[in-house]
Amino acid sequence: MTYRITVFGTGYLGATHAACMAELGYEVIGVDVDTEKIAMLSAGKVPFYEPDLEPLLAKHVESGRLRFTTSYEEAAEFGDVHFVCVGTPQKKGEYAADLRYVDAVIDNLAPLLRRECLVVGKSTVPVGTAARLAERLAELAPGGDDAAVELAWNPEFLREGYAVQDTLHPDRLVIGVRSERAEKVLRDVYAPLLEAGVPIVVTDFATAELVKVSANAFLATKISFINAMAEVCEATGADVTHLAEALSYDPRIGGRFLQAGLGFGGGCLPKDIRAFMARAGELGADQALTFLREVDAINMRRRARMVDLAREQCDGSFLGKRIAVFGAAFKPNSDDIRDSPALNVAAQIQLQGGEVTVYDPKAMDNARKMFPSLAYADSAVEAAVGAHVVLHLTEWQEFREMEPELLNPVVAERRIVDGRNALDPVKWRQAGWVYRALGRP
Ligand SMILES: NC(=O)C1=CN([C@@H]2O[C@H](COP(=O)(O)OP(=O)(O)OC[C@H]3O[C@@H](n4cnc5c(N)ncnc54)[C@H](O)[C@@H]3O)[C@@H](O)[C@H]2O)C=CC1
Ligand SMILES: O=C(O)[C@H]1O[C@H](OP(=O)(O)OP(=O)(O)OC[C@H]2O[C@@H](n3ccc(=O)[nH]c3=O)[C@H](O)[C@@H]2O)[C@H](O)[C@@H](O)[C@@H]1O
Repeated sequence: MTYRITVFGTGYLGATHAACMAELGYEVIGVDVDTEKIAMLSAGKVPFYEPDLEPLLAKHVESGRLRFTTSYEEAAEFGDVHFVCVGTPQKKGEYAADLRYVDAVIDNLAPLLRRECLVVGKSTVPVGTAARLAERLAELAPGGDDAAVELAWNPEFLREGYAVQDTLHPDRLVIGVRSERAEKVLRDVYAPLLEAGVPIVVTDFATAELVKVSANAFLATKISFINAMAEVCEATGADVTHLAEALSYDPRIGGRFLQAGLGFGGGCLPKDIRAFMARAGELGADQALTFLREVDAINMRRRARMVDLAREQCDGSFLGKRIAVFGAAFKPNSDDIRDSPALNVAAQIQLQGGEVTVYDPKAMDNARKMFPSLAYADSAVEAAVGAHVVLHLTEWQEFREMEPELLNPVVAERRIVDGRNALDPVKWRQAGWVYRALGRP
């Protein structure tokens, strides 16, 4: 059977999922409450930067296989499988996740479900959410003769910047189900991936939810581990990049996610480890996750250390000094600035009196909206004009490959702090620059 698919929430996850489901051959409707977003998507335009997504989305919008709407009624009538991809941000002033958007989808969709269908959660949620939503769905969905409405949980592991690739060629699929029927529907939907050899883990709701947050907790821990080593390297004059390289040859450790620097940011790792701690506390298992507090603290200390290093390069005070910041996105190949370490550092330096000018290849519009008081330049060279120090905070290819000679004529002083350990110190020093980095001499 071929299924008709809907996707609720058309942000970084949902828009990608919708376009990729169309690519797998399904008819798809994407649903969002943001009318501007829906208008753009309906015109085949992606409202954010994600490599490879726009051509894929435009192709399927043009063919009519992929549509977008704000109408829950239209989606409810259309869909056999409804994916829930709305945001689960950190609550203000708390560690816990804000589940109001996920709840709203179920509350608004359930009463409209008059035909057999499967509602599949993809958003990242605290363990126990799926069981609660399943109850809510059963309560609110009209019970007709042929209305068999069920819930499943299918967490997502894609990385921004590689979202299309990761969705079409995932490392694994994880599905939390309560019936053979739900398992069969999801196995059918993902048949093209399963046939290509993607492993699948079929489990219960709670385990499926936990796989997601434990994966992100592990990744965050790996980054904070190497950043803790960077702190020790700084204390002894050792080089964390050599240390990480040496560790990486041990296949039990592996080299990925051992890039020391300014640490992790974004819309997921920071809020997910905090929500995980909050949930463990509610379950009386908070002791199990106390190490995540340290993971978070190590991560936040890197930002403070970056500000200190920058201040040192400004002879002890930012007052009257110009600081060029290269990078605003939380990582390269994305325009996402949620909890961006780069902008956090830029804002702290401005608060301490520095004149900060930011340049990013893709995240300028988002950065301007969120940090309107920072100054922005149209190019790296323009940002560096008159700079007493250049801070390299997001490792875009453009910065990694930059020739220092390009900046030589414009900067006030040749000083650079590499917050991502991604520049070649030899090249910069040979061009007459003072090169400093986190975790290296
Ligand atoms: N961004 C990523 O790389 C990944 C995100 N996730 C998880 O996926 C979820 C979504 O994340 P993002 O896509 O990054 O968030 P996002 O903020 O980019 O997108 C969320 C979308 O949901 C829409 N929305 C809010 N309320 C709605 C409602 N009642 N009905 C329909 N649409 C509604 C918003 O307007 C927005 O467009 C989160 O739980 C996140 O942790 C999981 C894996 C990867
Ligand atoms: O749940 C999510 O939303 C996603 O969160 C992360 O994906 P993402 O946030 O897109 O980006 P990552 O590539 O994981 O990078 C996260 C942060 O860690 C930093 N990082 C990454 C790797 C590293 O070695 N060092 C390091 O500081 C990056 O600069 C970035 O700020 C996970 O990698 C995805 O598997 C997951 O699906």
